[in-house]
Amino acid sequence: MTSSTQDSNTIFLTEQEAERIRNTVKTRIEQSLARKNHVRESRDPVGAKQQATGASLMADMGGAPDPDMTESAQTKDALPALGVGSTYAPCTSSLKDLQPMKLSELRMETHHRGRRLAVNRMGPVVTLTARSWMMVQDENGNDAERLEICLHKERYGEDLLESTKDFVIKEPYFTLTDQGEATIRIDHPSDLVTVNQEDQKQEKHVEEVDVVGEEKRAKRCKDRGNAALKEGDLPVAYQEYTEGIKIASQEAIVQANLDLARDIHRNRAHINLLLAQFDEAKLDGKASLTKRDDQKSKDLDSKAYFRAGSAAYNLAQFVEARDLFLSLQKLSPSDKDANTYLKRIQSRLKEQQNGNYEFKKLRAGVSSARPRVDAASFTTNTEIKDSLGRDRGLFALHQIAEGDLIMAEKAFTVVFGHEPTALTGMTYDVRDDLIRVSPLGLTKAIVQKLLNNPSQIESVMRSYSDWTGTETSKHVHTTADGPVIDVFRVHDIVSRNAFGPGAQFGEETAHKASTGFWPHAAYINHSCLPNARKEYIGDLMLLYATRAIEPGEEIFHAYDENADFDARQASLRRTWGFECKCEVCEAERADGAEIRRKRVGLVAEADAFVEKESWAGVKRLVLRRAQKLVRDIEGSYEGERWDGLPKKGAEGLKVWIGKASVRK
Ligand SMILES: C[S@@+](CC[C@H](N)C(=O)[O-])C[C@H]1O[C@@H](n2cnc3c(N)ncnc32)[C@H](O)[C@@H]1O
Repeated sequence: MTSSTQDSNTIFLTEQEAERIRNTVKTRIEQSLARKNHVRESRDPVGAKQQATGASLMADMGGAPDPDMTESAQTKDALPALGVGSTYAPCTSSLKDLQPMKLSELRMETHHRGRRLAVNRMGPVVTLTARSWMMVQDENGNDAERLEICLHKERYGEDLLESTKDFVIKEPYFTLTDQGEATIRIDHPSDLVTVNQEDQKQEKHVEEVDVVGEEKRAKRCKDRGNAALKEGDLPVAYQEYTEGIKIASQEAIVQANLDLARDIHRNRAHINLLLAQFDEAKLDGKASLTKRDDQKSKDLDSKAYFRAGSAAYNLAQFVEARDLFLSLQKLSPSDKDANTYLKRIQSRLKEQQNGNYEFKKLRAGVSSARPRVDAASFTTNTEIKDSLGRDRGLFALHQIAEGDLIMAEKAFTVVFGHEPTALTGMTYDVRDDLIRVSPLGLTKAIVQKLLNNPSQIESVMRSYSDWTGTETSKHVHTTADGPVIDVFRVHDIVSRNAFGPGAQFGEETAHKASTGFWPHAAYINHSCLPNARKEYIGDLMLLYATRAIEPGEEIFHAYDENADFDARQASLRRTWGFECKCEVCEAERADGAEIRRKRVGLVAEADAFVEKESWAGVKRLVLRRAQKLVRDIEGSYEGERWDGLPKKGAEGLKVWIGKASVRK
């Protein structure tokens, strides 16, 4: 995260608490490695079920301590603490290409690559803040195992574990919990596939399709889906429609009743819009088109165009959205919604092409209840290119005058501090032995959005990340079973690319800080001598030129604005993993520790002075002291290396002097 969310918001852990987190993670790794490849010990199913039932009751009553939680020293608020950095790639094969295995074949501290394990849940799910777990058994039924899923357990708007009983785990990872108990552990949500038992039964009879019976079955799914929608039960409506589409899309049913699948696709498009699954909503809308000329078909197609168009709009695919709404307008020229949408699209296209925003209206429209703006991103002034020593960076394509808008970007995702999804955690990274504050709520929201909209995976995964995945997993974003999301990559992308959009809607605490991810702006590198500054309107990031920028020049903003060189370097190293070598940092480095220490002391004195002394009617002596302090600070920047560079630290004092009037 950028310093803007961290400066005033640092979360302190006591030494003991930090040590406890470190030890827990290290011990877990040591113990599981020591038992690597050990044969699994079977569990008594009755005892296992009782254990889950007891733990679930305790968790529901708030009675059992959540083993992942830790307390910060300052506020005594409880935060989840997680070990990170023990990365592994998600499974990139489809279920059908994996070989089945049994619980008894699990080996400790092993990723069972190329294998799949079918299990069903016994007893309840124990829901904890960062991890949830349950007991499962395989088809033999005389054995049981613990299955734990970390953070990402929502799908189709509901809790994946609670809503289903039958699962297949792709390439199961068998390891220990932080408390030393054996467990199957799932980090990547795509490694857990839910199974519909009806499906399995049906698949056995694919050869002899009973057309009349199947048509009836699909219609029943559709009716049940409609009823669930009426009740507001979107997950059930989604499941029923999906099942109905599957049945109605069989060749024999399509031959007999082509419109049945179309009708269900049209209905599911609506559910998908409500579930923010825009990729599928768009496909559903298009799949339901009849393209016939009778009025009833035209009305149905209008609905389909509307749903597909809204989905495209939400995916910021404004040209496609315009075409879809124009098709709708052709069928229903007086459709008011189409005309409203077309006007909105026109505005978005203008914003996208020229950065033509109605800022006043946008500012007036945001509030804590509506913190996200209806706006497009404007990125055509810039391009992404290699930046020497900094991997990639953002560069100006044209001349940009001082004060002009360089780019504007609507966030891929923002979690605002006041929203229920905000969740801050402490992560201990085994790769660099550091404990950090981590916006777990943002990571969760990004993973969720990618699961819902797999077309976005590639552009998000291009961002800088310490863990890049394996050669295969880097490029495989989907299998026959759905999207593949590497959550470790998302976590590392968040660590190095998230910004804080500031406290726009009232005060924030470190435990509930607003954070977001802007994929284009994520390419902007840091400089302590930046040529750009950021502003936010809700989730829209605006980047302005702080001086004239030439075509081809790299754009920089300051990740950390701390005037103290050593503190700034430490923060850049810790949060961003690099050492700044900009001209200012090189000059400060050349100054040496002694001069820097003296300067930090003088700046602190100046800050304290401004804080303490009133500028109204000051004594001449006091004014002289202020003037001397300014001279001392500026004088500490000695030598040619400082020519043309800003001599920072006395700004506040200079403003104070400007206002001061001497007492007569
Ligand atoms: C938000 S990303 C910036 C874009 C990144 N360079 C890329 O290739 O995607 C932040 C990461 O860029 C690198 N970076 C940013 N500013 C840098 C600088 N001044 N010097 C060296 N590396 C820098 C660091 O690896 C940092 O963690």
